[in-house]
Amino acid sequence: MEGATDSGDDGDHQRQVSDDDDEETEIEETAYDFHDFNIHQAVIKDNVRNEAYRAAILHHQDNYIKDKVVVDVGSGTGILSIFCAQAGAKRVYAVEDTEIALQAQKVMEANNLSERVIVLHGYVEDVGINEKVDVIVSDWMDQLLLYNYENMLGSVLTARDRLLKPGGLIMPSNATLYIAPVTLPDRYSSKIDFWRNVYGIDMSAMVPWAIQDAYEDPCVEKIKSENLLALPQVVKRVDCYTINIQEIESFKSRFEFQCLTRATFHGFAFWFDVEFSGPVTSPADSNAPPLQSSSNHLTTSGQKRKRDDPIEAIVLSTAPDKPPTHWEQMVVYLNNPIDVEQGHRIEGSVTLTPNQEEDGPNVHIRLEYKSGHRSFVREAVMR
Ligand SMILES: C[S@@+](CC[C@H](N)C(=O)[O-])C[C@H]1O[C@@H](n2cnc3c(N)ncnc32)[C@H](O)[C@@H]1O
Repeated sequence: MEGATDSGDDGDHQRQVSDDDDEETEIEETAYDFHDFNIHQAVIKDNVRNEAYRAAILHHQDNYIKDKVVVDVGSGTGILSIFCAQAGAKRVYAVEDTEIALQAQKVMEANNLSERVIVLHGYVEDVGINEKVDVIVSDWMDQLLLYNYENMLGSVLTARDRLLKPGGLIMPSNATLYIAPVTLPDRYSSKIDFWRNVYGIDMSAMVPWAIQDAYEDPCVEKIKSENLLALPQVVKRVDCYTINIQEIESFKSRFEFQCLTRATFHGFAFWFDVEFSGPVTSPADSNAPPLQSSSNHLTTSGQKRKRDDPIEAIVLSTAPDKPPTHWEQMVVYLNNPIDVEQGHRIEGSVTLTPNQEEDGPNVHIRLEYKSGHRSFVREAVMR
């Protein structure tokens, strides 16, 4: 599966130096996966993400990274691998399953890093890394945190179990998925509500279609803190040092919101944050205080495990009140918005179930909720 260091069959559109040093060969343009390109462009342009990873790598430089061996799971163009090399890593395995690995190899060469950053083209589950590593770094998160289309968290956990030395570092170390009810009057009215009154005709029957057409369902949206109807609640916490993949196969999480204001409830929003703490150095201490946030990031309440850097944890948050990231937030709109008063309770549960289907993987989202005396079920599929 390895092959990025072998530049013999580039399927891309760029110049390649042939074996004969004097001769340059123009490689013909071939089909290129622009879906992949757009993902890489989006992540590379996301300064909030990049800065959080870089800050975390520098934070752990002395204790974990300098002179150590790192594996970058899903290295893409290789930026996280390069941050680790710049922080003094002895060797970095940059593992990438798509052809972007070929570009990453050229990025390493252009930056004189190909000695220390070994680009491996293949799945981390398959490539041959014949040594244990001190650090795993990966950007595996999706809008619903756990289930991106490649199940990358599963790949990170496989790398952890096969390759990480005891006491090694995982970046990020923890992740939390949140949910909150939202009010989005302008967007809801211009895209959906107008069907309820078309020249005085009730066309509400079209609303479910409009929801799926106007937005992908669920949809990635930029929301602001003023759109939040209630304080967010945790859907799932993940400790990358300890979690098993079975624990996230499907799960149900209960919520109970108390509305902070009078408004119309249009849907549920999801977002996540990740934290970059060191491995556990002492047994879980149920009395340990929560880790405090660094500036600009959410406090991760309820963190109970004691880590080796107890005061400041670097947190990358995609919350609505934080600097925007390419993830934005994920919204599931309601078919029927509900007017709520301050103090109104919305309670229920969310169930997330990943599926493997013929047209690819997806995540089934089931929201069951009660508002006043009425109960509702809203289902959506994220592909
Ligand atoms: C969100 S991109 C992150 C790219 C890169 N880490 C960065 O920071 O720019 C995730 C990458 O992981 C790759 N990937 C996903 N699962 C993988 C696996 N099991 N083994 C190797 N690469 C994988 C994908 O092809 C994709 O390029």
